[in-house]
Amino acid sequence: LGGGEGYGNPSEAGKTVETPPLLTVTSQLLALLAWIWGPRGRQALLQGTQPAAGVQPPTPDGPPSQEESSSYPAADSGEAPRSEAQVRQPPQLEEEQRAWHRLEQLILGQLEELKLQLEHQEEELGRLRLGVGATDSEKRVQHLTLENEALKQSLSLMRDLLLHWGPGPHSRDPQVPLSAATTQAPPGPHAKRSQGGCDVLVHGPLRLHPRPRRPHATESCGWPLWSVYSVPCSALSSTRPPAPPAALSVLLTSLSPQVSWALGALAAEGIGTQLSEEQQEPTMGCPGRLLELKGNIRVLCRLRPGTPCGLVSTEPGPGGTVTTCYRGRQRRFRLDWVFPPDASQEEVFRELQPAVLSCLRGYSVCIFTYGQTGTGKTYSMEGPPEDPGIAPRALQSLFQEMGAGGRHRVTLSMVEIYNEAVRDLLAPGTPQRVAVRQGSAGQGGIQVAGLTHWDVPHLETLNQMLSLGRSNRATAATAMNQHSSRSHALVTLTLRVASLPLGPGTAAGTLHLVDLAGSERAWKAGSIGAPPGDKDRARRLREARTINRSLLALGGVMAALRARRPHVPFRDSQLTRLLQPALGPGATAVLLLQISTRPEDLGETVCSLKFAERVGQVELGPARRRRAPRSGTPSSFSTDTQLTETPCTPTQSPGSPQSPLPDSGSGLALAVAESLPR
Ligand SMILES: Nc1ncnc2c1ncn2[C@@H]1O[C@H](COP(=O)(O)OP(=O)(O)OP(=O)(O)O)[C@@H](O)[C@H]1O
Repeated sequence: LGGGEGYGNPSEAGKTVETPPLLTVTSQLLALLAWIWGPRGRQALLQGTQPAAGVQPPTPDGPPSQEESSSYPAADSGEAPRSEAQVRQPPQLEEEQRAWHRLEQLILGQLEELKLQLEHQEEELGRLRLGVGATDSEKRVQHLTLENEALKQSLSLMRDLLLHWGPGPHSRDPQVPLSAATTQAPPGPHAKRSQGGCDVLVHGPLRLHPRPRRPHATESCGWPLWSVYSVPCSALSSTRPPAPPAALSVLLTSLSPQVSWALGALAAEGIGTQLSEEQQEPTMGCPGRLLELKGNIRVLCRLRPGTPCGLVSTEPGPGGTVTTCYRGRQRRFRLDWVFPPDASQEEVFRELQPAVLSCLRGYSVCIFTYGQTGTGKTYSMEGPPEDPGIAPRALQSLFQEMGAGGRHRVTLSMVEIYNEAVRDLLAPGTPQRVAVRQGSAGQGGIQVAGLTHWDVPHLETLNQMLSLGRSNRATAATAMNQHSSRSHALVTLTLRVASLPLGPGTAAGTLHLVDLAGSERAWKAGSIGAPPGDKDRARRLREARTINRSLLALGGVMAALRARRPHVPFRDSQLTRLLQPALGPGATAVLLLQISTRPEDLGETVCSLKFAERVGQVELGPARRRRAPRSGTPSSFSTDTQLTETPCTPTQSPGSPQSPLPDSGSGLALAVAESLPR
């Protein structure tokens, strides 16, 4: 009821303030109520008459003034209201009734006005939602749905037009329904094909059957453009069709932009004109498009197998929910996908595969596992050799997609953050501590001095490198997990098209695979049976504290991103600093939340779900493809040096501490480094 103050807009300050109708109606209703609850109102109600004697109804201009009210006789004045009403003269009564009637009409009119205003505001809200209020993904879905509908309509109209007015002896009789014509078409590959939910008719002279062409992303998106593309130019420019009647001419005119668009696309494809790189769809389906449709932050949730507990229930699948009952309060969390405890590694990866493959087109994708310690983050990310998790499957899928052509160049780096120290897990020799510095915006805001990047040409080598990195990672037995990861591990894969001359324009996709250390209650982490003061116990406590602090910083970053604050506190921890390029504008992030269903873990489960809920509300803006920087360095965890062309050769940034030479080190790191093909 702000009284049209203009909400601080100075341009509105001088305007005459109009009383909002809601305020007017409310004041009148309040006056009415005041009167009803007053002595005269009560009396009138008892008598069953409308206006009480001697009472002026509230005027349309508002409730009676203080003086007017006080001039009315009070209830305890000793007068008998009944007798007063009885002695009132009929003309006076009529006058009052008329006044009440006028007021009633006025209120009804104002209510009507209010209703209209509400409708208007709802419309406005709808417009605003389309403009700014909805989430990025909602807007894209709305936009694409509209686009799709328009295309469907134009497609079906065009198809009908062609069937009615197209040349050749097989032109369909306008009276024959489309379905009948479809069944009359000759059998075999020229008869009918169903694609993207849309049938394409084949007519001999029209040659409406699709010619072989490279698969288009829209096919797997279910976009019905396939058939539009398959209309040959000659069919539309043919001189054969008889002149369409006036109504169809109008229709054709209205469709002409879409027709020329379709012909343009067809020409670009048929004549061999190259679409610009931005226009090109992915060669392996439509992971980029799909990704945009699904939203650039997605939150999936996987339940750890274990004793089922009545306090956590789920509705698995897409848009699934997890319902918790904690401290007598029931909460329902909706996520983009919920995997039940018996979900296989393959099922989980299937949902992530489009994101992974979009890296080949230059998108920056970050997949991170989050959750309480012991809930299966490492199991999901790495998995046992007999049942590999996301990372090995992602690498396999990428290499499979890249094929044997050697068009792509893959660069790998791996770091861990242990007690806020960043260590290079793939440095030749023993893991080296590296320094994280502020970098330019082109480097994603950070620079990791001394980080080793490896050119990895084969999947086998890549897997070897990863197991080397994994074995270098800090783990320890805790009360919650026998092999608890005590650090956050970040694997970064940069993919560039190598067969083209390197330089600007070469798509540089990045895949970050982040296995976060588990959040844990400090008292749980420390209780490993060791006496207080024990070194191990103190170490576990310290690790738990730094892990929790960095996860808290991650929460702070997510909150700032969600609220679109101008300052995002990426510098609050090493974890958030390193994740800055992965959570920057245009990136795609998938959070895999791992939760436990054990009753004793319920508090942590609820905390994790709340975190996931907040992450799900973050918007990173539409996914953007990246191009390799001129220097050819990876787009994340950047160094200033050029990558060497030698496969599997480490490259280090300037200013890095001197790494031990391969032959001066010892242990597993050296063994694997030496075994790498050169
Ligand atoms: N879906 C699953 N199927 C079978 N076993 C699982 C599953 N999830 C987790 N586990 C088992 O649970 C144990 C703990 O898992 P894991 O080490 O992956 O947890 P974590 O969340 O990474 O813990 P931390 O944060 O302490 O490193 C392991 O023995 C793992 O094999």
